[in-house]
Amino acid sequence: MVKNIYFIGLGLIGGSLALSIKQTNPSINVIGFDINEEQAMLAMKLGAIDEISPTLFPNLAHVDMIFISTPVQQTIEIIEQLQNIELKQGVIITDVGSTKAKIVDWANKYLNGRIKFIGGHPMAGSHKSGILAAKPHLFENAFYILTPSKHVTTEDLSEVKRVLEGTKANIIEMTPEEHDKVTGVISHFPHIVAASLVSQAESYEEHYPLVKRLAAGGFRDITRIASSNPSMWRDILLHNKEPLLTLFEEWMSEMERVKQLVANEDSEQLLLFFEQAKLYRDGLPEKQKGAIPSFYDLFVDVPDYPGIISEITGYLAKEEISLTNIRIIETREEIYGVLRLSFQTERDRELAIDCISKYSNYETFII
Ligand SMILES: NC(=O)c1ccc[n+]([C@@H]2O[C@H](COP(=O)([O-])OP(=O)(O)OC[C@H]3O[C@@H](n4cnc5c(N)ncnc54)[C@H](O)[C@@H]3O)[C@@H](O)[C@H]2O)c1
Ligand SMILES: O=C(O)C(=O)C[C@]1(C(=O)O)C=C[C@@H](O)C=C1
Repeated sequence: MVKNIYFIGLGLIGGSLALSIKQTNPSINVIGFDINEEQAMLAMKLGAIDEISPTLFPNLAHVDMIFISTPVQQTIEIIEQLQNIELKQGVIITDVGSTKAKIVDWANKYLNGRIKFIGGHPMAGSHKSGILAAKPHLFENAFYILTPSKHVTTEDLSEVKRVLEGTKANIIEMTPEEHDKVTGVISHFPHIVAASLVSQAESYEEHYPLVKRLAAGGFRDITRIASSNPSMWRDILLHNKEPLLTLFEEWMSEMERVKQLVANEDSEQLLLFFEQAKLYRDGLPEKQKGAIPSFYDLFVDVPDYPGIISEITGYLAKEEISLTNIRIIETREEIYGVLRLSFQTERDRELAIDCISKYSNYETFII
């Protein structure tokens, strides 16, 4: 039975995991350390941890499980240092890093079977960082990938799964190499593309100053992740070099192919290009967070007057319903409501429907 857990790194992911563990297992004692003291203090105030550790390696002789939830480069440095630290016999160490092969290699090299290391990666997150963005339900319905090393037993795996039960994530196992190829294509490479689209738009600004103001729906949707933490993504790219180099080759030859289709005005093949992409994109699981976090959207048909947003958010605040996003849809042609509210869970959306009908006559729609 796990009684004491130690979290190193109390930001978005560490904070969210600690919150969910405390919520479902209040009797587990959670100790936390963050190099940024303010984060640790906030984690304590928010109830994510029971104790703040004043140092990276306090007395860990009673700790049953350690979560390393720092950026990937710091994670391997911490693993290296752990080899000289006295730990409880049978302790399980896991991490949450977005890359796995290098981290697991490091664990094999420095912990050398002396310590059970289980690589981990919850496949949900945000472009926001820090404990203030953490939520106990962040990983609900998301995939949570584990990459156990050969020294790990099924009992050790079950122990980690038990601790993570409250996340309501869908836990799956993969090899680190398989993990890095898959996340390369659906997470790491898209972050590169998003950042490069933003740079391209920025380079147009000198001659077309309207670029910024015209960058609306589509551009914002595809580039949201370009607002993610730059140093975190630099390190993810450096860790996942080989799979990414292959993806660059594949992407560039695909871009070359599409470029030729445009140059040759090949309307049939261009149509096929978009049709195939639409077919695959439309078939992605919607209510599952997976690699693409799903949001429960609600459309509200509201009159277009100043103050309407604060009116609606005011109703939701009265009932303590939390929103993840709010947006005015500028076309009324096909979408009934002009206001799009996004919620993290289906339950929040249901509560919002009841709430809006309680305080107003505005119609709500789910599309
Ligand atoms: N952001 C996402 O969407 C996401 C999703 C899944 C996994 N991850 C992975 O989770 C990890 C953490 O990411 P995050 O989004 O929570 O970042 P974050 O910036 O919100 O949190 C990281 C925390 O680690 C702390 N930290 C840094 N170096 C430290 C050290 N040496 N000792 C102790 N604390 C240290 C920072 O002060 C910060 O509070 C990363 O490895 C990332 O790849 C991120
Ligand atoms: O939603 C986002 O902002 C994310 O980037 C989350 C995201 C992803 O690429 O899907 C980012 C990194 C992770 O390792 C896992 C999830």
